[in-house]
Amino acid sequence: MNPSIKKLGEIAKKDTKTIIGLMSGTSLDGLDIALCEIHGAGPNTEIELKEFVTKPYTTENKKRLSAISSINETSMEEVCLLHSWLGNYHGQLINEALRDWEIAPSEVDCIASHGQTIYHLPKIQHRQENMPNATLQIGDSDHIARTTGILTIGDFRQKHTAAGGEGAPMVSFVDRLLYTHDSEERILLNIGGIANFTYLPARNNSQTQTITTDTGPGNTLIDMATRQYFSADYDKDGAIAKRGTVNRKALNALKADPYFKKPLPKTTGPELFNLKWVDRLLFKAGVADIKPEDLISTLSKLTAETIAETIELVLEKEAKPAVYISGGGIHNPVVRNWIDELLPEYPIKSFGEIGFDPDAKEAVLFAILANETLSGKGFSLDANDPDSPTINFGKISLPS
Ligand SMILES: Nc1ncnc2c1ncn2[C@@H]1O[C@H](COP(=O)(O)OP(=O)(O)OP(=O)(O)O)[C@@H](O)[C@H]1O
Ligand SMILES: CC(=O)N[C@H]1[C@@H]2OC[C@@H](O2)[C@@H](O)[C@@H]1O[C@H](C)C(=O)O
Repeated sequence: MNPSIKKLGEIAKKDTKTIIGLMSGTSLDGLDIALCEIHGAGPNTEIELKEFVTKPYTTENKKRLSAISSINETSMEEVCLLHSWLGNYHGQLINEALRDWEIAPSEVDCIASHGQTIYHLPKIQHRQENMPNATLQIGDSDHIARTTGILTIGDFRQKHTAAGGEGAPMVSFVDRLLYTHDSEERILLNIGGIANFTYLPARNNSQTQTITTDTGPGNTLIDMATRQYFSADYDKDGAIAKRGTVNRKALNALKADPYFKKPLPKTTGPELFNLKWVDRLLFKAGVADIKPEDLISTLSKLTAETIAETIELVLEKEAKPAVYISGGGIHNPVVRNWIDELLPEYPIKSFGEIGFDPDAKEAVLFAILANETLSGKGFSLDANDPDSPTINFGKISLPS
């Protein structure tokens, strides 16, 4: 037997594994690295987050990545180059983190890498009847495995599209596995570049179905507008939004986009939600002359209202679930307060109360998906359909 396959088998048999989960999200702020100790698999999975860091991208690297992310026209040369380069770069950032934590690569069983989404194209976006849902992540896992010497599993979204899904949100598989509660109804809301949530009915509630969906923009439009008009990466602590005023006419023009009326579940990305989209709709509505701080305020309100309205759409019922928030948006007090105001009957809490550091949630998600691929039984594609196929996510890259 190939010794690398033998080692893979030995890792898969371990009761407790050390897995590094990686996420590089739409905000392009850097690489989230979560060192996890994962015990068991399936419903018996137990997770301990040992270390977490976001290794920020240099300004130059950020620029290069954002120039090919969600952009309709780029060069094949750049995509080809960055696919290999990013895998290598991520490998170097992991090596750096391991040195900082004084952990030898040999102590890590596996790396679970999301890569960088450079284009996300569900059917609702491309609208070509005979073409599948499609999504593309770069940062090749063979390069990570070679740079670190650690077994790497990557490219998690393809199996989902291959099975008919949109390739996102993947978080629901783990939310269901780890955070379904016996009696508490829960919504796990992540406010990253794009916002999404999973509704988890309590186990004692057999009536209701699990639902998972993107809601629309999270931080992405706020970040883009802050970069454009205030030369800063994001609206730190919502300071600019606080100075501005929401322009209702502009907000209504943005909310009139058909995406917000499309049936659930649905996914999206900055291919749709970008500054060109904002400019076009504001121009059409005759509010293109909006003051920059009012625009930031309006975009923050757009995030809060579309999150709240999508949640309300799903949950037209008496008992209001507890909402546990994760993702960078949790640090924006303006968005946070508006969500509180818009959902007054829902107890709104930090994901930290039932899990771990809310900034680490997506990176940990990929560690758990990898653990399941190695040692579990896989995930049911549709939690609400007992006959739906079981699938395992990710491709395996051996270091040798
Ligand atoms: N102090 C803060 N004030 C306001 N916003 C903040 C603050 N800290 C973080 N953010 C927001 O969080 C963003 C980063 O969030 P996160 O890391 O969850 O995004 P991501 O992982 O790239 O997104 P996605 O989930 O879409 O992949 C920043 O770009 C910024 O918009
Ligand atoms: C295609 C893609 O990269 N989607 C991301 C993005 O960032 C947030 C939201 O849009 C979410 O649907 C997804 O990531 C998380 C980790 C997910 O799949 O659950």
